[in-house]
Amino acid sequence: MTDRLTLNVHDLEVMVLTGIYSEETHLPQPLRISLTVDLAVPDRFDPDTPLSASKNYLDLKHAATTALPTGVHFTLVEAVAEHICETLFLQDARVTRVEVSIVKLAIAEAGESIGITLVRNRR
Ligand SMILES: Nc1nc2c(c(=O)[nH]1)N=C([C@H](O)[C@@H](O)CO)CN2
Repeated sequence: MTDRLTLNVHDLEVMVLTGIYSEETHLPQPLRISLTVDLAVPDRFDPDTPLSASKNYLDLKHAATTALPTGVHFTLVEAVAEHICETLFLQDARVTRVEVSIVKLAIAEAGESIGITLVRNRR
């Protein structure tokens, strides 16, 4: 079986301008974003292996926060997830797969989680 390294960042709360209804087109709203990124992995991680042999998990946080454009309205949360996937694939050729889950916090009525998960493999 192929070896793989998976990096995770879960439960980032990010304000994003998104939504299909007119009241959602003017003000950013809170999304809970979680990411899983698969990476081609070296043969071995020794005690002195530098970070350059892996990927900084803070790069995932950047893709889901500061790398999202503030002036763009994303009609669907799927498009938010797509932007995050593209950022990660462009950032690092070793990224083979990205999974992004997004929960739209403002629509929960009794603590439920409503949202999407997008999985993209490098093409
Ligand atoms: N698959 C999706 N379904 C829905 C979305 C979405 O982005 N992707 N968005 C909405 C509305 O914006 C809703 O969240 C507002 O209350 C509905 N369904």
